[in-house]
Amino acid sequence: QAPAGAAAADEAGRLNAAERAWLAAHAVIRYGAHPASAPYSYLTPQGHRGADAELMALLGQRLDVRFEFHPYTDWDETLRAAEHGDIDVVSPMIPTGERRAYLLFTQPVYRLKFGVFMRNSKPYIEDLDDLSGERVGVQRSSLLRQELEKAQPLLTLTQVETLEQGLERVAANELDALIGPISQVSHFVRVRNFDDIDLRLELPEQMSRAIGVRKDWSELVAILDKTLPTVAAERRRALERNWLGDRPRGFTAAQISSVAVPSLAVMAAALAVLMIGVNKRLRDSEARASLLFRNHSAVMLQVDASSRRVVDANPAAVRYYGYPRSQLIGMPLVQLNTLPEEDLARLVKATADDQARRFIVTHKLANGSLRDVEVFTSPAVVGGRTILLSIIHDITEQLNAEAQLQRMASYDPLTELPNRRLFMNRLREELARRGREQGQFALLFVDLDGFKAVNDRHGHDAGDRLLRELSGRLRNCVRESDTVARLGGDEFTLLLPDAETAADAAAVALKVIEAASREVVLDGGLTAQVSASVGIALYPAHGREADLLLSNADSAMYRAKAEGRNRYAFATANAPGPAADTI
Ligand SMILES: Nc1nc2c(ncn2[C@@H]2O[C@H](COP(=O)(O)OP(=O)(O)OP(=O)(O)O)[C@@H](O)[C@H]2O)c(=O)[nH]1
Repeated sequence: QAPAGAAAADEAGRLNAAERAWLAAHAVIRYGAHPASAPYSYLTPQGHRGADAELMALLGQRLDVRFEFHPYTDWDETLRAAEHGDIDVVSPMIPTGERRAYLLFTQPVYRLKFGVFMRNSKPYIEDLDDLSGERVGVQRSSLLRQELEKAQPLLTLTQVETLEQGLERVAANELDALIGPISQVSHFVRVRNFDDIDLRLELPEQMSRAIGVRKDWSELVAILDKTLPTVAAERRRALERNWLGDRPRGFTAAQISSVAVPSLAVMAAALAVLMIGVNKRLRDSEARASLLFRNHSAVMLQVDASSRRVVDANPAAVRYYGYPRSQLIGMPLVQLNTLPEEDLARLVKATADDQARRFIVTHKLANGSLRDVEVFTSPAVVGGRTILLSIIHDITEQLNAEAQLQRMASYDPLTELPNRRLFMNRLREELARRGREQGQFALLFVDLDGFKAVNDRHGHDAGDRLLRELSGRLRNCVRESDTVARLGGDEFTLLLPDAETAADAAAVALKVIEAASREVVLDGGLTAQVSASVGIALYPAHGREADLLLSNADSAMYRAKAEGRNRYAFATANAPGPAADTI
């Protein structure tokens, strides 16, 4: 069912004749994107992926133009390409003053939130001032760091290279806190099993992300601003799809590290030694280089940059690709690399110009199987020809495992329902959408009554079984487009974007209460029975922000408990602004 605002948004999205003419004259628009910013934007061997990629595709469909992706493995490179006019558009990013010097920006597309992460044993904090004198980590290359340095002079900041490293140092008690983007830090908390580290404080600062457009294309900015609201709902679904994909299948962090790249440093060293050999053309260096090339267990190829053919392959490469050496030598690169010919030409050229040294592509083996590989490469001029020396490292398993982990980070393993993080993401997405569209929606907070007694009487496994059974029942109480999540323990939350009135929400709450109170059959024919207390918060009457809505629904649930359980209660209207009269 289309939300009520959609038709109006479509109407507003209609373009005028001049705008349609402009689009007709610009049927292909080149764009770049962040190569490593899941879930929004990331590079895979198949191209640009993530919610931003789907957003660009959706916009392309709506506008009947093709947004043609130009990959750069490095974010700074992408920005430089935009600055130099090699691309016309950059998918959503934070519109800083510096970037505004060479790009125009659309209206905000997403908002990023930031938070403070600490070990559980640390005392309660109310705001950032409570962290003065503590050791606080923040990512070196982030805009957040620059902001904090300006706005929070009392904080003693320690720079960390990556969020993951920051968490390791928090876990090792080398830092007291880490400040970073909530979505990304939470991801690493889960993936690395930092059970002891939690989000302690959400910062009021948000940074919005908007699409960047070359300076002389203000027409396109106006067109995108008209069109963005019309794709808001699809964009939200795209975000969910990308973030989540299939259900988790179970993988531990330990398994991941064992398949991670064995040693990047070893590869780089091998490459360096080889290049010394090739470049200096010293006799014994050459001999050494040749020896290394023949005997190293890493897969290595030499490729002629102008003909794009393999000129040499080491024994490891012969084994890996499965072609006889005689066939591999002289083989056009396009037979191994699955990139379209023109993309491959572009990549080879960038490599020959020493602009690309490491990239991820898909290679095809003799037996037809497709493998994701990370390629380290370096050019050398030998006898007047540019030869690319490449070390090929198969990362197929690693990528698969990472994708699985990313999915696991969003679901509760016991019930397979979305977890708190995914629920909050969906709630924030819904709120972002509501920022532009009218209408109300409901959030239900469900807590079981008498669940502890089931555990006590029948054991923890029986309790688990009951939780799984009730999860299925809760899903059956709502529509496909609604979200049912397990926050933890016996607490569940429901996001009902289509519940537009208090009566809609109450009807679902009654269904939930009825479903929860039906008997559950346990193993061995035993039965157990619980009930549910439900708190209801309505947007915007009971809050316009995710945390406020959730805590208001939570408080309402407690009132339902206090009033006798097995019932629902509405939050009391306390949202700021003129919202209360809209119920
Ligand atoms: N079987 C099982 N039990 C859990 C799980 N997570 C939390 N619990 C237990 O769930 C219980 C939740 O406690 P309460 O919310 O106080 O239980 P209750 O009996 O429903 O109490 P009221 O909410 O006051 O009605 C605790 O005993 C937890 O140990 C789980 O994954 N599986």
